[in-house]
Amino acid sequence: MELVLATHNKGKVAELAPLLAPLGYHLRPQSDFGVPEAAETGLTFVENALLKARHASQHTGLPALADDSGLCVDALNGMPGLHSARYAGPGADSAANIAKLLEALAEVPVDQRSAHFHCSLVLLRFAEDPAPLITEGRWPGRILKAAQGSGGFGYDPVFYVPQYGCSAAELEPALKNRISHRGQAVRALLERLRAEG
Ligand SMILES: O=P(O)(O)OP(=O)(O)OP(=O)(O)OC[C@H]1O[C@@H](n2cnc3c(O)ncnc32)[C@H](O)[C@@H]1O
Ligand SMILES: [Mg+2]
Repeated sequence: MELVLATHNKGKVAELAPLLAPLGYHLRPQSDFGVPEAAETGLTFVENALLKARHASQHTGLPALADDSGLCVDALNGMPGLHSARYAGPGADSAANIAKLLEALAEVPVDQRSAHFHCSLVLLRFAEDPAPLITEGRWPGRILKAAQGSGGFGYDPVFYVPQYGCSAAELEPALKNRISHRGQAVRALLERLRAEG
């Protein structure tokens, strides 16, 4: 059975693949089917995840899983949040987004740099599934003053993980998956699927 990963983000695909392995699906990134990027016009993570999953599923006629996620910084009233991927402008890369974030927090002291990653996951078990499975994950930490490490993707180099004393980009991929917002959301999804039999 095939499952389309409704994302164009290779970092997400790399993290989702081992997390979803227990499902036994043949995972196919949406690029395999030439699915264009969906318009993320929702006002919440869950709305955007639904839009992306539905878009990929309609395109392929297959089950689809979407992840909408972002970094919410308390000192910035939750920004970049929903706009994390394009914080520094349309098509911005991670380096530009990180530079803008560090600039916005330049005067903010260490004890006021708390933040969390949020992930909403949506699984359409078949095309046109009217009852999608929806789960969430939340990963607290704080924003460093400068980037550290080269693993992961997105804002990982500036996301400090207190219990390990390093940035998310310095965690082994398997360890990031054990504790991250995405790992939490996928495990919740697996539990729901198990419970439903
Ligand atoms: O929409 P898709 O195609 O899935 O890919 P995207 O990168 O645009 O994904 P989102 O719209 O969900 O935006 C989420 C952004 O939040 C950031 N982000 C999410 N999860 C992250 C993680 O685990 N580590 C670092 N940054 C993350 C990263 O900048 C993402 O681009
Ligand atoms: Mg996106």
